[in-house]
Amino acid sequence: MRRAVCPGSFDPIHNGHLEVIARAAGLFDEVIVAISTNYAKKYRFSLDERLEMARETLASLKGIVVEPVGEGLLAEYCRQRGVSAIVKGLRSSSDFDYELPMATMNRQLSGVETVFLPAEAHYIHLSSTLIKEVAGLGGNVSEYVPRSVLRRLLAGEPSANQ
Ligand SMILES: O=C(O)c1ccc2[nH]nc(Br)c2c1
Repeated sequence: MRRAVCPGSFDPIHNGHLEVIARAAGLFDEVIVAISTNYAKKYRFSLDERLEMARETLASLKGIVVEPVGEGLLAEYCRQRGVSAIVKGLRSSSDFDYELPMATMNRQLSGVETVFLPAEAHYIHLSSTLIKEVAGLGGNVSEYVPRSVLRRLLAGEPSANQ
């Protein structure tokens, strides 16, 4: 069983994430979408909402599980869950510059490899932050997020932070 993890805060998950996750599911037997919460950060959506949105949008894909991941080391989480690779989407060279040191550290800490997948060109500009900003100003983000996410973005009210 070759297991991979796609880590992130997914606040919210968007079509760029989904595209990378779907490709990862084609490369590994199982993909864990590991949703993180850093208690020093403020999130638009609660952890439960982020888990729910990811589970709803990924329900039709085989071999994908969505679960929360604690604040500890990702390398330790990978060791405990028998994960052999971390899968990350890359949108730019700055993504690569940011990810490379962590990939090297994770391999040195627990032998876990990091697989970089170039993001689909159509989504290369996307980030959860930009989507929230545009939606908050009344912009149409319907082609960038699944319906279940759009519904929650349009509901407007920020939810409890956790
Ligand atoms: O939404 C983000 O913040 C974010 C970050 C990093 C990312 N890499 N590849 C993708 Br698609 C991507 C999206």
